[in-house]
Amino acid sequence: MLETLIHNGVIVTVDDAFSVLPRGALAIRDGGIVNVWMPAAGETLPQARETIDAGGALVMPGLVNAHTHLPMSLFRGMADDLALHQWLQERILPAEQAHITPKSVALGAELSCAEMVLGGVTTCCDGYFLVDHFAGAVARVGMRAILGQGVIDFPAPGVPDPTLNVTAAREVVGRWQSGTPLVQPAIFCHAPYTCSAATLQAGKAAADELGLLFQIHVAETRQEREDWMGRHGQSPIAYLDGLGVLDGRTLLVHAVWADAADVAIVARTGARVVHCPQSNMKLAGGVAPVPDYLAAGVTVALGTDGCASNNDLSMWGEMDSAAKLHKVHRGDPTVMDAATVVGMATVQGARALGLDHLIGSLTPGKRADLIVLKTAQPHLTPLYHPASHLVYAARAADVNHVMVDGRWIVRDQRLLTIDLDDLMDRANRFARKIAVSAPT
Ligand SMILES: CSC[C@H]1O[C@@H](n2cnc3c(O)ncnc32)[C@H](O)[C@@H]1O
Ligand SMILES: [Zn+2]
Repeated sequence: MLETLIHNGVIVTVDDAFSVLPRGALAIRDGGIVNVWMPAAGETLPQARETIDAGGALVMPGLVNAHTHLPMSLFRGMADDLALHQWLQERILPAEQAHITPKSVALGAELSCAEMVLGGVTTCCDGYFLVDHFAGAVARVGMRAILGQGVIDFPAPGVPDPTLNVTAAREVVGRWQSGTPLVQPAIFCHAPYTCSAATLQAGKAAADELGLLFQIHVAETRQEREDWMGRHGQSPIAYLDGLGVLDGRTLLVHAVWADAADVAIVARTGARVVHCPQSNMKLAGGVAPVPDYLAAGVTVALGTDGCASNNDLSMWGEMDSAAKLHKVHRGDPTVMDAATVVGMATVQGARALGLDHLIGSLTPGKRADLIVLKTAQPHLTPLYHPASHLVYAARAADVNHVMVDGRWIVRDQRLLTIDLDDLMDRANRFARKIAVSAPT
């Protein structure tokens, strides 16, 4: 017997092509998708424990937010309108030194996950410190996640001795207990300018031995690139290539200041790129050469970055920004069409994380990570092209139901897994402590 049958939906599979099944049906058993089809007129639908008439709503794969810093929701709106260097060195790192604890990371992560799942994100890929202290909170909310333990050559929360940073990351992975296979660890070396060559190679070696994803911020600002050219005579991406840390299990976050040679390196090594357009705009980092990466065959995912540089975790805003930013930058409205951008937020995101055998499209054999959007609303009426609405008109508040691994975690816009009011109370109480010590 099927667990769930959804029918009469506009099903956007985001499979090989951008396929749409108007009045389509989707069947779920044991948490997996077993069939996606267009029932013939008068066809008798299979029995299921739960049958949902989508009533013409859009049904699509859950969104993949490929770059977050979950605990940073507690710093939302604390340090706006600054360039990256000042934002990080003068505001964010001191706030992290003062306020990041095992308890606060769990609180911030839970808040971020709640925001994301209510907005249709079913998978995220994170990088922060003390990740083992918030894996349980992520699991409680019910989403799928890869949590990269941060590695940096400075004292960091939970790792006061930087000489032990990679050792500590290995220990975090060794004692990993998220309580669910949906939440897995990774290694996140912060950036080439905060990790020595030895740290980067040791971090990548640990990730390889443990079979994990290796993540890094790179080439985020013009200053980073210019400093690197001055100090090393090569770009940050060429430098990482020289260290041998680029391959198909490496996620390059931002990769904004990349020339044609850098794009060719990324394509040759198979490293993946996470594009964070809103964070790059807000911190005035620059515009990543995403059309060039795509033309070179690089897998490009989309991410929001953390809440202190965005300042929300909406992949709808991120899709809209990604589509428009490159059009104005290139002076060409045909670049980054809507279907391409939906792909980046779903199947390409899954591919970047090495999860495309499991998620990213509504394909029989994959896990049932999906969302249902409420389309009977003025701003989504009429509906000609689903991709257009998903990128240029839909927003997080349109997400009605969310399923992860066959389990509903949001129904009728209500989060089923945790007490949201209690969570927001706890976050507000925490913020009162921050407000007295942080500059505004
Ligand atoms: C190990 S990653 C966590 C570390 O990264 C900081 N961070 C957040 N966003 C950015 C960014 O866009 N560039 C560089 N560093 C960033 C965060 O505050 C943590 O300290
Ligand atoms: Zn980041």
